[in-house]
Amino acid sequence: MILYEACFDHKLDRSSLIVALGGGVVGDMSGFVAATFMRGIPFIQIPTSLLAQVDSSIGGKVAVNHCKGKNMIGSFYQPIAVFIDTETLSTLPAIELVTGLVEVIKYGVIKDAELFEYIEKSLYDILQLDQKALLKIIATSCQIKADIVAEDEKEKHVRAILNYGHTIGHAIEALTHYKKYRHGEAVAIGMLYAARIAVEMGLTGNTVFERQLSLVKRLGLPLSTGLKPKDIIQTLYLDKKAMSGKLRFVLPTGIGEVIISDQVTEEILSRVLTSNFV
Ligand SMILES: O=C(O)C(=O)C[C@@H](O)[C@H](O)[C@H](O)COP(=O)(O)O
Repeated sequence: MILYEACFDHKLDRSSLIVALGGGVVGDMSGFVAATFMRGIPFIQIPTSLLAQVDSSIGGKVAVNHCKGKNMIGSFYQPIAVFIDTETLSTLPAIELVTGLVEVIKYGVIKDAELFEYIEKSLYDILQLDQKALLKIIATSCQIKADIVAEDEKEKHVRAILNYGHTIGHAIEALTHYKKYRHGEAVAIGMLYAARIAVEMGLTGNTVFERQLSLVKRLGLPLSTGLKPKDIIQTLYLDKKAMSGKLRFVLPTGIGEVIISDQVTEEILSRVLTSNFV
């Protein structure tokens, strides 16, 4: 409510402009306030974290978390502009760079095998903030997301693939009260589980899982949560992709291609969620 009070205090009206200068949370919250104050006032995104530059500042999803689920209170509300300056990454804590890179890896799995291979080969340069490497991964990520959102802004079909790793990732975040895992840490674990589910279902070979596991290990990200599989499964039914009580997962059929499946059974989930990745 503090942000709405600020809108009143600064006498904002529908000709005003909200500037979201910051990371993913700043962008999501500012966008949600812009979407709802006076039923909508203009806003722009100036993302300063890698996660925000490659993902959350693009596509118009704005939301806040609820104790029952991630991003459960929100809207689709497009910024009038997004300004990305990679110089802002020079002061980004290393862990935030690493966790933002998980979303870039996601784009590689869902759409772009060449991007995935580039990350595998250029990980050192990326983590050293080599400008050429950053520009490549950010521009490629933004283009992939913009193309998908242009085709399906309100996530009626193909946009759901952008949620790869988020089905279980969001459950992990909600079950740990958004305090224990950064978004990218939870999504990385979610991607590994999704890849393992795909292998279990015969949708792809183990290499697709192993290559993602190798990158997650090289990034030093957590590989386990200690959460009970039954608690994760129960939380999955609040996922926004679920329909008529059926879970829907984004599953890889290869590096660079995924499907959306409602055929993942609780039996497969229990088996995969009890497995470990070490
Ligand atoms: O923009 C999208 O669509 C995505 O799914 C991108 C995700 O990486 C992002 O974290 C998004 O906020 C999650 O969407 P949600 O609808 O599951 O909250």
